[in-house]
Amino acid sequence: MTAGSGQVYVVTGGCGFLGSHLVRMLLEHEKNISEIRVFDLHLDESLRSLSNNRVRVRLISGDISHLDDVREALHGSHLVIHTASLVDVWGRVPASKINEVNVTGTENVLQACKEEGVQYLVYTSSMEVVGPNIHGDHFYRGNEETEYRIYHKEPYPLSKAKAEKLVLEANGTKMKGGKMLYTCSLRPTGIYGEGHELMKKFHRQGLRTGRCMFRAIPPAIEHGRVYVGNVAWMHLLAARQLQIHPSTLGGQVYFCYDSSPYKSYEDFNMEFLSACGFKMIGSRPLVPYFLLYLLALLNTLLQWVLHRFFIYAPILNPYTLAVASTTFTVQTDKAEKHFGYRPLYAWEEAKKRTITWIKSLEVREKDLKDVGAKGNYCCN
Ligand SMILES: NC(=O)C1=CN([C@@H]2O[C@H](COP(=O)(O)OP(=O)(O)OC[C@H]3O[C@@H](n4cnc5c(N)ncnc54)[C@H](O)[C@@H]3O)[C@@H](O)[C@H]2O)C=CC1
Ligand SMILES: C[C@@H](CO)CCC[C@@H](C)[C@H]1CC[C@H]2[C@@H]3[C@H](O)CC4=CC(=O)CC[C@]4(C)[C@H]3CC[C@]12C
Repeated sequence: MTAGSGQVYVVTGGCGFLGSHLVRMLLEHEKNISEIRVFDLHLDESLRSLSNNRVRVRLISGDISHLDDVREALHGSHLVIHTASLVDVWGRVPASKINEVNVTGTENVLQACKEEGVQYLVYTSSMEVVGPNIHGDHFYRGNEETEYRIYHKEPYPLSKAKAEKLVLEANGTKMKGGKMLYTCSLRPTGIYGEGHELMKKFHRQGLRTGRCMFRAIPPAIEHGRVYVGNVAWMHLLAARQLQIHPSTLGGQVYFCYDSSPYKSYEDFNMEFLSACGFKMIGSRPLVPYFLLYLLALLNTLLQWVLHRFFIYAPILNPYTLAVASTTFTVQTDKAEKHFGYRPLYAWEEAKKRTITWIKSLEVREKDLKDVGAKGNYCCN
């Protein structure tokens, strides 16, 4: 296929953790495309060099909450994978901003699809549109049909739920020229893998405490996790099959899953960190839940007191504690049944890749320290 004869895909948020894996996945495994438009507020110029003689990677700087930016990016495209989002459960950004990006941004993508005649939209939703809720209702090995007491108060899950509803309701919309808009929504559980910012934070925290991690969550609390490469693979397959079987995938939601083991959030992270010399202190939580909750409340108070001076957004707050302390795991094969999804990466491969990446962080940290030390020496 010569460049230019294939389809044009748009990946919103394509410079992010999932987005950048998705761009690479499309380049490697999607033969029907000639251009990938990477639409993002913060461009990663390194993605531009991924262009090859078959597929052009075109970086487009823009704000998803500005309709004109989105309309321009989608003009002449064939399909949109919409992953752009403000992923914040720590109070880093105001609720209004989260809503502006995650809900208004999604409205803009849908509006632009209709105006530009883009027929296919795959939306990156989240497990959070379901739960866990803050009442501690466990979601144990659930699927897309499992009844659950959904209760949202936090801006992020609220925004993802509103956006997903808009996307699903838009499925089947008639567009100019008699074309139809087809949409589907993918719900990843906690994504891990190369480039995961939160893992970097846990790693840095552990380095500061002599590679010791202190258990805070009971080991019996399972949290669903899925490798970023498999999430990207599922998006690619959903995008491909939505075009071939729109009546099957259109208007559907799919949890993203693979063979990653069911473990507590902390124990799952230790699958990687223990290979880097870290150890978990305590076979059960070192402090009682009420003390953790008081600490979480104190963090919220400090965030409020300090917010005029700087953004204090520690990992632990009442919401993240509630989520971490409530089982949420999925067991489903809906994506396999509907569009033949099977994980591209087995657990052992996903684990190996993630460990290799974490070890590369250590090399980088050491190099920075060495440069710092040399730098200090030179300045003495
Ligand atoms: N990280 C996780 O564990 C999970 C993430 N998700 C979803 O996956 C998607 C990707 O998440 P991550 O890769 O983790 O986040 P990320 O923060 O690494 O990537 C999001 C991207 O969106 C871009 N973006 C933010 N605001 C924008 C705006 N106004 N205009 C244009 N681009 C904008 C950011 O620059 C970033 O590149 C999101 O939709 C998120 O809700 C779902 C489940 C779990
Ligand atoms: C109590 C702490 C001591 O170690 C552990 C804190 C862990 C939490 C920061 C994480 C536990 C569960 C995570 C969330 C979950 O994976 C679902 C998510 C889906 C998304 O769409 C975005 C991220 C997140 C909300 C994720 C955020 C971090 C946790 C709360």
